[in-house]
Amino acid sequence: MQFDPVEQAEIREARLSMLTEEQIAVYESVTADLVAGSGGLHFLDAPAGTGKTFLLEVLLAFVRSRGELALAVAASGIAATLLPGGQTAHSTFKIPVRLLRSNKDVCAVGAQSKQAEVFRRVRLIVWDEISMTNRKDLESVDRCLRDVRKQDKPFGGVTLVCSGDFRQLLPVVVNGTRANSVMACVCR
Ligand SMILES: Nc1ncnc2c1ncn2[C@@H]1O[C@H](COP(=O)(O)OP(=O)(O)OP(=O)(O)O)[C@@H](O)[C@H]1O
Repeated sequence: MQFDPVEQAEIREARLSMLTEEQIAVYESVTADLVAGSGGLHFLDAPAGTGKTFLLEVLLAFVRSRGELALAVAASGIAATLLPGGQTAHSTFKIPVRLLRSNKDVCAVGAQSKQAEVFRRVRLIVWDEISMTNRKDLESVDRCLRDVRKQDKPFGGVTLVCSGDFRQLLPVVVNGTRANSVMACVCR
């Protein structure tokens, strides 16, 4: 999906003036990594309605206003629709759909594919509903990005912002107990 940098700059400026102090602190930390090109992992854990999605939208607009590529993903289709250009993580990263995940699962992205080219260009990934994401899926994406981008750094050196609320839903584990869901979480 193409975004008009001028329009994105307008969105960024309009929203920037509305950010709370806490949102500004996160915005500054993430954009510092983006400007430095240093990668970086950021984790946003806050209760429902505190403005996580609002902040993700500003971060996406920041990158897109620079004419650069930012991907927005979420664990569910519904949450993905709330992010501009959002898609499910499974669709974007071609994460294998399995009932039993393994440490060796790989994303179905060929080195010469269009998606691999997107992964080589991407500067920012925002991943919403991270509390519902199975950690093995996140690990598959980490392996895929390191491989495609030929950089042995977390997520191949892409700046990643995970956002979620562990007071809400945890990953679904088929026939699993609550303990299994907790074990499947990105954060235990
Ligand atoms: N700084 C802000 N200025 C104005 N409105 C804001 C700001 N931050 C958030 N909002 C508004 O507050 C409401 C809730 O914000 P948002 O949906 O981003 O929360 P959330 O933390 O993502 O919630 P959930 O965890 O349920 O997805 C939205 O209507 C959003 O537009």
